Amino acid sequence: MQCDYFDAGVCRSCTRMGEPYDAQLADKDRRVREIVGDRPALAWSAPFGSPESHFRAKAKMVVGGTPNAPTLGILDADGHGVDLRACGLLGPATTASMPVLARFITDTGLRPYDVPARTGELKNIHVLESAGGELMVRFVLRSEGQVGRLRRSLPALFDALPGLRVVSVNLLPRHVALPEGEEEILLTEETTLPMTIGDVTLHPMPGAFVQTNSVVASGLYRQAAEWIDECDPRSVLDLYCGVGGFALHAARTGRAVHGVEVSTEAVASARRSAAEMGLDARFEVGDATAWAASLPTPPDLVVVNPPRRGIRARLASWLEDSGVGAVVYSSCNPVTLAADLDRMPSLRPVRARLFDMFPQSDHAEVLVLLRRDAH
Ligand SMILES: C[S@@+](CC[C@H](N)C(=O)[O-])C[C@H]1O[C@@H](n2cnc3c(N)ncnc32)[C@H](O)[C@@H]1O
Repeated sequence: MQCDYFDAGVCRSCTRMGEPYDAQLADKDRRVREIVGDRPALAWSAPFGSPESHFRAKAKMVVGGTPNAPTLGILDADGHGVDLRACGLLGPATTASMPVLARFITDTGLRPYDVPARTGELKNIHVLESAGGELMVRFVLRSEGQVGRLRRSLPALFDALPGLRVVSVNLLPRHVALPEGEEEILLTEETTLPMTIGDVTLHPMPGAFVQTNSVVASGLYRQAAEWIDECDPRSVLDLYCGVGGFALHAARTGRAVHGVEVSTEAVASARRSAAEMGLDARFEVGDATAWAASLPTPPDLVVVNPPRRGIRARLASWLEDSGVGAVVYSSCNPVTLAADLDRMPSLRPVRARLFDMFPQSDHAEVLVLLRRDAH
């Protein structure tokens, strides 16, 4: 893939830009296997590839410039906006929304936040896109002051973006380089963006985590479901379940599944999907490790899909000692994955596969099936 921003040195986020995709994928697969290391019983499947461009379901654009000439992209080293609205990674509906959103900023007179001067209101715009091209748009603002103005201008935005379904404001009052703050104000009656991924329809609300690449996430959830079916557990616990992608796939054959997740929004989203699909999947807000440790009897199989830090020592030793028969571990960081595998010697990695969620970069998603030694 070729990128003008990369060639001009304006954005270097995609560290593998310009390299043929097949070579990238083969190299990533080799590096991931090396990091995970020698595991005697482990069989690797061929990597699951991605479209090399326009694969991102979510875009987090930093807003800079002025109301008349806003930039949507990143900030340079001095804190000034760099426009990346034609980034080739963005999904097609997100790309089409960029000029409309820029125009909306101009028409409403929303002042982009100026980092060096600490003035202005609009910090970031997040866009989430479903496979059908529907959109959720979140305006990250410094304060509530402009919410009324935004609300009044919404009909024009809906006219200009027919696929628009959910709009919210997220408040980030502090002067920090974060994508979002804690308070969310919904501006639409619709609260979720339905996203069909794999064999389920997820219902993310603003703020809930969704996998970056819907094509690859579909492959990931289906692969996990296939391995879970092979193990044929009576009970499944999905830790770090988010909006429920793994849990809902595991439950679709009538199996009892329990999901645990720290985000209230994600749990509400997962419950909505389970109710809509009539599945026996229950979801609770809680800390993954504390939840597991409080269980009177261990489930037959546990799915873990933690943030980059991995599951760490406490949860790994609970899995090791609990008698859980199998673990499906989906990791976005092979280094912490390898460390966690070392902490669970009785649970032997037997299958693994790279899912290329993040083409053009060195980031990797790896799915591993671990089974308890029989003796
Ligand atoms: C990589 S995402 C995975 C989400 C989900 N499995 C999916 O496929 O979309 C990690 C999730 O872990 C959640 N999380 C972070 N720390 C947690 C904790 N201590 N206990 C439970 N969930 C946590 C995050 O809110 C996020 O939804």
